[in-house]
Amino acid sequence: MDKMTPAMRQYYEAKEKHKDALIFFRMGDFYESFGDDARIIAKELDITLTRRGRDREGVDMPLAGIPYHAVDSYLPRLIRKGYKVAICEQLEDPKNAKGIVKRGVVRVITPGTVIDSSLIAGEANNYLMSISGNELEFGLSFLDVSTGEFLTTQFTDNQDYDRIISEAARMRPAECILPSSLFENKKLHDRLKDLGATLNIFDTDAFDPKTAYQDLIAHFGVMTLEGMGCEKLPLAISSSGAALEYARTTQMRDLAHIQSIRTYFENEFMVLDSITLRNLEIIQGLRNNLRDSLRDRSHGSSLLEVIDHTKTPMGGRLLHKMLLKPLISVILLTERLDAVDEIVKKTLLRYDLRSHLSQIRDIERLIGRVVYGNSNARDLIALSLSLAALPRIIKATGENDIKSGLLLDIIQRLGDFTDIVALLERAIVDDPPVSLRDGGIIKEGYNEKLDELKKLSSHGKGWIAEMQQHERERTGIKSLKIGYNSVFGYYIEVTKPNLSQVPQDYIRKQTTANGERFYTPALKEKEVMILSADERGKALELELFNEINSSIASRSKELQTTAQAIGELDVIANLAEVAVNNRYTRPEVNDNCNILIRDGRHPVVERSVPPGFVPNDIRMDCQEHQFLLITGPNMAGKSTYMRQTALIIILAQMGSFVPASYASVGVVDRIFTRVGAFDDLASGQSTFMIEMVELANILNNATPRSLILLDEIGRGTSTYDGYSIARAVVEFIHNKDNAGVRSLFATHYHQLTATEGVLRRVKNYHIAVKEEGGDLVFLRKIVPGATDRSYGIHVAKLAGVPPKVIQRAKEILKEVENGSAISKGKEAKYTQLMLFDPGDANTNAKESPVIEELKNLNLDEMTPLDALNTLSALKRKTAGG
Ligand SMILES: Nc1ncnc2c1ncn2[C@@H]1O[C@H](COP(=O)(O)OP(=O)(O)OP(=O)(O)O)[C@@H](O)[C@H]1O
Repeated sequence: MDKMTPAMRQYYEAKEKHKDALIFFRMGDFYESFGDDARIIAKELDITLTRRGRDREGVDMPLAGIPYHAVDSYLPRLIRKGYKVAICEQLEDPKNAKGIVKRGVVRVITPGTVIDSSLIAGEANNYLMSISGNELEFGLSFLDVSTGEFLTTQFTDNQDYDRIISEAARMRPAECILPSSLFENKKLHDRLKDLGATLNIFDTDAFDPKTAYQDLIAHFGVMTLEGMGCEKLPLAISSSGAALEYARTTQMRDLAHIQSIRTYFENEFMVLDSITLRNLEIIQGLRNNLRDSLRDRSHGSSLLEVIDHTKTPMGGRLLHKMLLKPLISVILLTERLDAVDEIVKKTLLRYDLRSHLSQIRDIERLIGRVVYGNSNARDLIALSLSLAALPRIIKATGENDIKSGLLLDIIQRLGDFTDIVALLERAIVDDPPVSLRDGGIIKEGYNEKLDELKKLSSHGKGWIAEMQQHERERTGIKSLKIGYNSVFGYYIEVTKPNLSQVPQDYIRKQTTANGERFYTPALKEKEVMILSADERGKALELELFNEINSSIASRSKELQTTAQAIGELDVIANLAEVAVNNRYTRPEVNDNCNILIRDGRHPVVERSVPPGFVPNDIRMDCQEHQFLLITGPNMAGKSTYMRQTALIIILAQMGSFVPASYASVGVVDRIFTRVGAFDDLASGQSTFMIEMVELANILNNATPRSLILLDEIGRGTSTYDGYSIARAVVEFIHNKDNAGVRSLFATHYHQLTATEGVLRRVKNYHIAVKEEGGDLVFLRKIVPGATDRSYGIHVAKLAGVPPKVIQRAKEILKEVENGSAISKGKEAKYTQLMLFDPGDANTNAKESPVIEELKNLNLDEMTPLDALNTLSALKRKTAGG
């Protein structure tokens, strides 16, 4: 006999259509799943598997259920693991001829198409990435269904797909869809997988540029995509069309809140590839495991953490994007810096703006829910409170005579929604319930009919309270109670000891463990009236709510423009606040080749170094200071110095003030980094191999406007091989394209410093230390010239390596130094540059007695002959005579 329930049969029907999804059925207050899906769900969510009925083969059917109220915590766990989840609910046509409730899939949730913000962890963007391409030409699109943001680009890539990967690393999509031809490309597939995104094949006509084009213009209601910048980019169009189609087929709706695409080009922004993002700890500190961290939205001790004090989710998301995409255009940067500068200077305005902004919730996502039709009354209250803050923001700026063109433009984009705020204040109660089904949402006075129904119901309830009192008096049963439940309606409850006092006109309804339940015809009559008023009231509330929701949805475009403007304002006010709190200064940005930083600090390290961070200067240009070789003992601060330079440049190019007393930045088109300590052992490649792959990428792709940071090259092989490679790299970068690339190279190969003087644009610097009573004191100050000692053994001692080992290492070092020239840096030639005052450095480098004597000479009192004799004597001294 077939023991399958209708729901189980519907499960098989749904599974047929959505083979790759886990199917969930809404059954009253539970979401239930059957069969193999139930097994997977029970295992992944660690919940108990039960059995109900039989499956098609007559075997007991496994069943896993989660309570409706816990869906928000359970579903994201499945989605984050990369599962697709299909939700089946009661369909519009509620019952068929046999009276069976019809259920079907109403939406499919995939990692990249989560529209319901309660299912997304945190406030960061949740992107679906779509890739289309042929040969080495690609189109990429990023769609955030929860906010309606839609971006696209098209470019030519190399054989390693570095640009695709670098875009993916920046945007961190939750899911990526590709046509099967690309999905089967092993190299691309593996590199995308490494970033932690869920990859799915989407093999449809949607990728066909013509279909995609028609689809997009129909969706946006436009004649051409010219205005969105991608009319002539067939691959951008094909990836966008596919992304939209995928979102629509999973969500099974029109997605009207996705209202335009923004086309961007790589050359608008500084390129920060995934390796550089990681090495410079821009979004995440390196303490987090990289693989996990792509899915984990916490930021550790990163640059983002230091500068993100935004007040709104829109601001937070925008700041994140701006940090990943520093600008190249000096004009745009100057505009941004002017805006930040103005808010830095206007302290009261800054304070006011930030306090008004803190009232504003996630308008972008609220609009998504409103348009999508899954908002609740609390969402509308949140929207009302947010929109009510807008006039206060406009007033504050109006009173402050704003000069910045960018700020004026942002303020102009803030819409007027006083009518929506007034409507919501009139219509929705202050603290509404989450569920729309139980009523209690609409305020008294908003709708006459609803007020009447509520009056009827409350009169009825008052009548019942009076009846209870009256019946107690009539029967003499003090404990008599009139109760209600959804199955039996209203009843008079009498406990066992009092049953003998029950009057004749009571009609028995139900027997319970403690007594009996009765009703009377009069009670029944009131019950019908109350229940009907309640039901009609709830239905009317829902209707009114939907009306209000639709009227807000019709303004979604304006609301989205406002939400974006709020994000921009928040970011500017935030950067101004950070500048003031962290003592940052306004950088100069220009198109020349110079980088001049005075008293630069590492924005992250400076917060954690007791007793204080030692600021340092840097000067780079395309003439004599293009390639800076940085030597110095282990732990001296070489890496910190190089990274702080890159971070200051990134901050300047995102339009932020910077941690320095002065900075002038000739814009950089790309920052490359090669840092040794964080190699990815899990990838199965040797440390040295990874180093060389990364190096190859740098040498092949750096342009004369790039900045390269090399932290020790060639460490993973023999000293001689390593040194040879390092030296060849210095020569190559120095001569690249006959112009060279601005580079910082930290090294313990002291003999490399001999390249200064040989290669015109190379300069030596080192980080000063001094020895005190056999101990090493780190001065953290960069000074011109090279050093020839690494003090590795001192650092080993500081680290607690056993004294016996330290002693033996010292003996061996002595032997090696006597026997080999390579570790002594004998070729080193030190040219002192006077960019910095060596006195500042407080080094222990003793001045030579010859210089001392020279300084003490009083030329005014010397005859020319005296001077000549003294010079000859000094010369003899320098020759060791
Ligand atoms: N300018 C500075 N002021 C204060 N402390 C600093 C400064 N620079 C670096 N430090 C501290 O010194 C530590 C070591 O710095 P860093 O890693 O840059 O040294 P390194 O020279 O690159 O070392 P190694 O050669 O062993 O890689 C940092 O973690 C930081 O705590």
